[in-house]
Amino acid sequence: MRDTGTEGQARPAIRLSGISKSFGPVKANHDIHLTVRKGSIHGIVGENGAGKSTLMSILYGFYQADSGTIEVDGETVSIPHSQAAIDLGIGMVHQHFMLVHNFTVLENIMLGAEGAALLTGGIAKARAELKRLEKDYALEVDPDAVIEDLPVGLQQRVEILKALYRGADILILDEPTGVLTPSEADHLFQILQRLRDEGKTVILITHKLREIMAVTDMVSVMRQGQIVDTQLTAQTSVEAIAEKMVGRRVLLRVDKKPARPGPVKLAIRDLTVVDSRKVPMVKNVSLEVRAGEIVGIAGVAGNGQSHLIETVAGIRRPKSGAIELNGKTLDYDKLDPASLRMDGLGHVPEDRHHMGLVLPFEENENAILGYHTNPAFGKGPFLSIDAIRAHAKERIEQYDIRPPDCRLKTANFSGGNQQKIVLAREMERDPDVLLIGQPTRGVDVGAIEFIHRRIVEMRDAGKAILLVSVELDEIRALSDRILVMFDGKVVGERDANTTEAELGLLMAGVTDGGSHHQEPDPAMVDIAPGQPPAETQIPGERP
Ligand SMILES: Nc1ncnc2c1ncn2[C@@H]1O[C@H](COP(=O)(O)OP(=O)(O)OP(=O)(O)O)[C@@H](O)[C@H]1O
Repeated sequence: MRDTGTEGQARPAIRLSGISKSFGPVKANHDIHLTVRKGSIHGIVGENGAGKSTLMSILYGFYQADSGTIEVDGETVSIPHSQAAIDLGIGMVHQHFMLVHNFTVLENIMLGAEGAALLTGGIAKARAELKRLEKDYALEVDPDAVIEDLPVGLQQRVEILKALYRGADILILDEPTGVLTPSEADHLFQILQRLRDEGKTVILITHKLREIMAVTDMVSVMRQGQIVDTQLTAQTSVEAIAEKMVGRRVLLRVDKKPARPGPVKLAIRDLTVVDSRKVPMVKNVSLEVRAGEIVGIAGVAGNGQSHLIETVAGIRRPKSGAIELNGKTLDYDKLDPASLRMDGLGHVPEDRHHMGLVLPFEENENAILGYHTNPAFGKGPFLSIDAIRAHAKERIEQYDIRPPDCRLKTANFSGGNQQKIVLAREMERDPDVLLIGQPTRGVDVGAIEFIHRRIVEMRDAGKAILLVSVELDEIRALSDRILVMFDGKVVGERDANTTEAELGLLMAGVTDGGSHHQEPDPAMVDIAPGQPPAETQIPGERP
């Protein structure tokens, strides 16, 4: 399809013409035409597997297009590797940061550009240049701080500074807010707007359509390897974008009847969990989840939610306290995740790469991971390849996993499709209790609609569901009861009608009496009592 949205502008920052790229039979990009205006923020949205990351990887020199041309600033160029992209003024901020953890900010920024730095005056000059960039773009960060001591929001800032230090005029960000707190995300958007105002060009890939509405000037929609629409953001809407992405109307709200809770299925009593340095991460937490209800845990990442569900899932050992599953107290010294699964506990881990999947395995193998001893998949030590593949094909169809190839290595599926592989495995084993961490991270709107509907169906079928998500929209849409965790403790319980502002205050440690429960998370200090959290100020799909 021709890209008409930005025709007529002299020397755009980027012009892609007829870009195609296949991986075996999969046409990841097919005859892409895209023009990105200089000095604009250009959003790219699309279903999981639509080809967004592939296109950006071509622009950044990770992949070579099979055909087509790339123009940067009016010149036709070839980008055989990332250094060529950097030389052309293109910078990329990756989803998984590429920083050396035990190096300082300054060392990371100079890394790879040391030669140039030494030629032009050494470390002192690099430090001065870093200071200038920080000041010009409001990207303050201590140059001598060690990366591993910085919160993710600041690490991302270092990535941006690194690209600017290398002279980037065009900055590509691939799902930059997936790991950020709402206020960190808000700060990032201010930085992007500032970069744009200074004449830089920003390409932003995100699944969060309200971010698109809030910060972009133009938005392009990708579908099945093609650009199907490019528009001025001001002239479109979340609903229209969602429909173009998926090819049908998408229900952006969760439709559910009031819960009818039954007996307690999961009980956590006075649970305390410490991390590897013996620092308490979960402090004396007690909670219950009944059959037929969804209990959501809201909280800024790092306040104990992950440790809590990983402990219940048998991945971590509790320091003290008790956990009951189906009325039976579990002996966590003897249990492991596999035996807990047999006892009726399903777990969708927050980190699909490290805990949910073995990336070099084929899709059909990951689809039974942890359940491979089930008699349906073989007898004794012998697995039935036919049964395993037939099972995988069924799940691929049910969860619309693309490409529909159960022999493909899991590493070669797009991020959102990898998430669907984990969800399909854990949700369809019919657990009594399901622990779900960040169910829709990196997942497109159409798939979110499906996943949310499936979670509600499971609740209505009498399952007990404990949900952890940093997305307040998701917590509020799905939960029958909401618990807020701050500093390892449950600091409040609310029903689904609670406002986002109220949850935001609890998440920042401001408890019922208006007092701070403890020192708030530094990432959240800009939420003052009586004011909505920064996130609620983003216009978009929410009322
Ligand atoms: N190295 C590879 N080998 C084989 N197939 C690949 C490879 N990289 C990507 N693909 C396939 O190309 C298609 C496009 O993937 P891509 O990662 O570009 O999608 P995306 O739009 O970024 O998706 P998501 O929103 O889920 O991140 C997918 O079908 C994916 O499985």
